[in-house]
Amino acid sequence: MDKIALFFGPLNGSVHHAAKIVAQEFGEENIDLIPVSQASINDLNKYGKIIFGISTVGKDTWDQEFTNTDWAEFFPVVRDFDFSTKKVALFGLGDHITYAYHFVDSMGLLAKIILKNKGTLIGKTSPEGYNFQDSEALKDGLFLGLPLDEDYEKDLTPERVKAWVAQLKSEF
Ligand SMILES: Cc1cc2nc3c(=O)[nH]c(=O)nc-3n(C[C@H](O)[C@H](O)[C@H](O)COP(=O)(O)O)c2cc1C
Repeated sequence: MDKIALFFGPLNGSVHHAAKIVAQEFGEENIDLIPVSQASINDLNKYGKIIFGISTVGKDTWDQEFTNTDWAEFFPVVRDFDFSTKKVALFGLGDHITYAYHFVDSMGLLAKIILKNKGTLIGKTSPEGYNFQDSEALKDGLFLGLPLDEDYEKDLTPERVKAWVAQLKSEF
Protein backbone atom coordinates (compact mmCIF):
# COMPACT_ATOMS: atom_id res chain seq x y z
CA MET A 1 0.00 0.00 0.00
CA ASP A 2 1.29 3.50 -0.87
CA LYS A 3 1.83 5.55 2.23
CA ILE A 4 -0.93 7.90 3.32
CA ALA A 5 -0.21 11.47 4.45
CA LEU A 6 -2.31 12.66 7.37
CA PHE A 7 -2.10 16.44 7.64
CA PHE A 8 -3.52 17.66 10.92
CA GLY A 9 -3.74 20.77 13.04
CA PRO A 10 -3.63 22.11 15.64
CA LEU A 11 -1.01 20.23 17.63
CA ASN A 12 -1.66 18.76 21.08
CA GLY A 13 -5.47 18.99 21.12
CA SER A 14 -8.38 16.82 20.10
CA VAL A 15 -7.44 16.80 16.41
CA HIS A 16 -3.98 15.52 17.30
CA HIS A 17 -5.48 12.87 19.57
CA ALA A 18 -7.84 11.71 16.82
CA ALA A 19 -5.00 11.72 14.27
CA LYS A 20 -3.08 9.25 16.44
CA ILE A 21 -6.10 6.94 16.65
CA VAL A 22 -6.52 7.06 12.85
CA ALA A 23 -2.82 6.22 12.44
CA GLN A 24 -3.09 3.29 14.86
CA GLU A 25 -6.06 1.91 12.93
CA PHE A 26 -4.21 2.04 9.62
CA GLY A 27 -1.02 0.71 11.20
CA GLU A 28 1.56 3.38 11.91
CA GLU A 29 3.91 2.08 9.20
CA ASN A 30 1.29 2.92 6.56
CA ILE A 31 0.81 6.56 7.41
CA ASP A 32 2.89 9.73 7.87
CA LEU A 33 1.52 12.19 10.44
CA ILE A 34 2.34 15.73 9.33
CA PRO A 35 1.41 18.75 11.50
CA VAL A 36 0.04 21.47 9.20
CA SER A 37 2.23 23.99 11.00
CA GLN A 38 5.23 22.20 9.44
CA ALA A 39 3.66 21.14 6.11
CA SER A 40 4.57 22.46 2.66
CA ILE A 41 3.44 22.07 -0.94
CA ASN A 42 6.19 19.44 -1.40
CA ASP A 43 4.39 17.24 1.11
CA LEU A 44 1.13 17.53 -0.84
CA ASN A 45 2.94 16.70 -4.10
CA LYS A 46 4.56 13.60 -2.60
CA TYR A 47 1.40 11.66 -1.70
CA GLY A 48 -1.56 10.38 -3.70
CA LYS A 49 -3.54 9.41 -0.60
CA ILE A 50 -4.27 12.26 1.74
CA ILE A 51 -6.22 12.72 4.99
CA PHE A 52 -6.86 16.12 6.56
CA GLY A 53 -7.77 16.54 10.23
CA ILE A 54 -9.16 19.90 11.31
CA SER A 55 -11.23 21.38 14.14
CA THR A 56 -13.85 24.10 13.94
CA VAL A 57 -13.10 26.98 16.25
CA GLY A 58 -15.70 29.41 15.02
CA LYS A 59 -16.79 30.90 11.74
CA ASP A 60 -14.95 34.12 12.50
CA THR A 61 -11.70 32.24 12.56
CA TRP A 62 -12.44 30.62 9.23
CA ASP A 63 -13.34 33.96 7.65
CA GLN A 64 -9.99 35.29 8.74
CA GLU A 65 -8.41 32.28 7.07
CA PHE A 66 -6.92 30.94 10.29
CA THR A 67 -4.57 33.86 10.84
CA ASN A 68 -3.99 32.81 14.44
CA THR A 69 -3.93 29.05 14.12
CA ASP A 70 -1.66 26.24 12.97
CA TRP A 71 -3.54 26.34 9.64
CA ALA A 72 -2.54 29.95 8.90
CA GLU A 73 0.28 29.22 6.47
CA PHE A 74 -0.83 25.89 5.06
CA PHE A 75 -4.43 26.85 4.31
CA PRO A 76 -3.56 29.14 1.34
CA VAL A 77 -1.40 26.31 -0.08
CA VAL A 78 -4.34 23.88 0.10
CA ARG A 79 -6.75 26.48 -1.28
CA ASP A 80 -4.62 26.89 -4.43
CA PHE A 81 -3.54 23.26 -4.89
CA ASP A 82 -4.68 21.07 -7.80
CA PHE A 83 -5.99 17.86 -6.21
CA SER A 84 -6.93 16.15 -9.49
CA THR A 85 -4.51 13.25 -8.98
CA LYS A 86 -5.34 12.84 -5.28
CA LYS A 87 -7.74 10.84 -3.18
CA VAL A 88 -8.65 12.85 -0.10
CA ALA A 89 -10.50 12.08 3.13
CA LEU A 90 -11.23 14.41 6.04
CA PHE A 91 -12.11 14.17 9.69
CA GLY A 92 -13.34 17.11 11.69
CA LEU A 93 -13.47 17.84 15.41
CA GLY A 94 -16.44 19.77 16.73
CA ASP A 95 -18.91 20.19 19.56
CA HIS A 96 -22.46 19.22 18.67
CA ILE A 97 -24.02 20.76 21.82
CA THR A 98 -22.52 24.25 22.08
CA TYR A 99 -22.20 24.78 18.33
CA ALA A 100 -25.18 22.79 17.08
CA TYR A 101 -25.75 25.15 14.13
CA HIS A 102 -22.12 25.11 13.00
CA PHE A 103 -21.19 21.52 13.74
CA VAL A 104 -17.79 20.68 12.18
CA ASP A 105 -18.22 23.54 9.68
CA SER A 106 -14.49 23.79 8.97
CA MET A 107 -14.36 20.19 7.75
CA GLY A 108 -17.13 21.03 5.28
CA LEU A 109 -15.49 24.21 4.06
CA LEU A 110 -12.21 22.38 3.55
CA ALA A 111 -13.95 19.48 1.78
CA LYS A 112 -15.64 21.90 -0.62
CA ILE A 113 -12.26 23.42 -1.49
CA ILE A 114 -10.88 19.94 -2.25
CA LEU A 115 -13.88 19.23 -4.51
CA LYS A 116 -13.56 22.59 -6.26
CA ASN A 117 -9.88 21.83 -6.84
CA LYS A 118 -10.82 18.52 -8.51
CA GLY A 119 -9.88 16.12 -5.72
CA THR A 120 -11.59 12.74 -5.35
CA LEU A 121 -13.29 12.96 -1.98
CA ILE A 122 -13.64 9.67 -0.12
CA GLY A 123 -14.73 8.74 3.40
CA LYS A 124 -18.14 10.39 3.40
CA THR A 125 -20.34 9.28 6.31
CA SER A 126 -23.99 9.10 7.31
CA PRO A 127 -25.32 11.71 9.76
CA GLU A 128 -27.27 8.94 11.50
CA GLY A 129 -26.29 8.79 15.16
CA TYR A 130 -25.28 12.47 15.32
CA ASN A 131 -27.40 15.19 16.97
CA PHE A 132 -26.93 18.68 15.56
CA GLN A 133 -28.97 21.40 13.84
CA ASP A 134 -26.87 22.38 10.85
CA SER A 135 -23.45 21.89 9.34
CA GLU A 136 -21.43 23.15 6.39
CA ALA A 137 -20.12 19.61 6.21
CA LEU A 138 -23.42 18.14 4.99
CA LYS A 139 -23.97 17.65 1.27
CA ASP A 140 -26.62 15.52 -0.43
CA GLY A 141 -27.52 13.92 2.91
CA LEU A 142 -23.98 12.87 3.84
CA PHE A 143 -21.15 14.32 5.87
CA LEU A 144 -18.17 15.10 3.62
CA GLY A 145 -15.90 13.34 6.11
CA LEU A 146 -15.94 11.94 9.62
CA PRO A 147 -17.23 14.23 12.40
CA LEU A 148 -15.80 13.59 15.86
CA ASP A 149 -16.86 15.24 19.12
CA GLU A 150 -14.27 14.84 21.85
CA ASP A 151 -16.12 17.35 24.06
CA TYR A 152 -19.40 15.46 24.45
CA GLU A 153 -19.03 12.09 22.72
CA LYS A 154 -15.48 11.09 23.51
CA ASP A 155 -16.55 7.49 24.13
CA LEU A 156 -17.74 7.16 20.53
CA THR A 157 -14.48 8.27 18.91
CA PRO A 158 -12.67 4.89 18.84
CA GLU A 159 -15.57 3.04 17.20
CA ARG A 160 -16.28 5.89 14.77
CA VAL A 161 -12.64 5.97 13.71
CA LYS A 162 -12.46 2.18 13.43
CA ALA A 163 -15.47 2.01 11.10
CA TRP A 164 -14.23 4.95 9.05
CA VAL A 165 -10.73 3.54 8.58
CA ALA A 166 -12.26 0.24 7.42
CA GLN A 167 -14.27 2.25 4.88
CA LEU A 168 -11.18 4.20 3.76
CA LYS A 169 -9.17 1.02 3.28
CA SER A 170 -11.61 0.00 0.55
CA GLU A 171 -11.96 3.50 -0.92
CA PHE A 172 -8.27 4.54 -1.14
C1 LIG B 1 -13.80 29.46 20.42
C2 LIG B 1 -14.32 28.12 19.99
C3 LIG B 1 -15.21 28.06 18.93
C4 LIG B 1 -15.72 26.81 18.50
N1 LIG B 1 -16.59 26.77 17.45
C5 LIG B 1 -17.08 25.58 17.03
C6 LIG B 1 -17.99 25.53 15.94
O1 LIG B 1 -18.35 26.54 15.33
N2 LIG B 1 -18.44 24.29 15.55
C7 LIG B 1 -18.07 23.14 16.20
O2 LIG B 1 -18.53 22.07 15.81
N3 LIG B 1 -17.20 23.17 17.24
C8 LIG B 1 -16.70 24.36 17.67
N4 LIG B 1 -15.81 24.38 18.72
C9 LIG B 1 -15.43 23.12 19.41
C10 LIG B 1 -14.07 22.58 18.96
O3 LIG B 1 -14.06 22.29 17.57
C11 LIG B 1 -13.73 21.31 19.73
O4 LIG B 1 -13.56 21.62 21.08
C12 LIG B 1 -12.53 20.56 19.21
O5 LIG B 1 -12.42 19.32 19.87
C13 LIG B 1 -11.23 21.34 19.34
O6 LIG B 1 -10.18 20.57 18.84
P1 LIG B 1 -8.65 21.10 18.91
O7 LIG B 1 -8.37 21.28 20.38
O8 LIG B 1 -7.79 20.05 18.31
O9 LIG B 1 -8.62 22.41 18.14
C14 LIG B 1 -15.32 25.61 19.16
C15 LIG B 1 -14.41 25.69 20.22
C16 LIG B 1 -13.92 26.91 20.64
C17 LIG B 1 -12.95 26.96 21.80
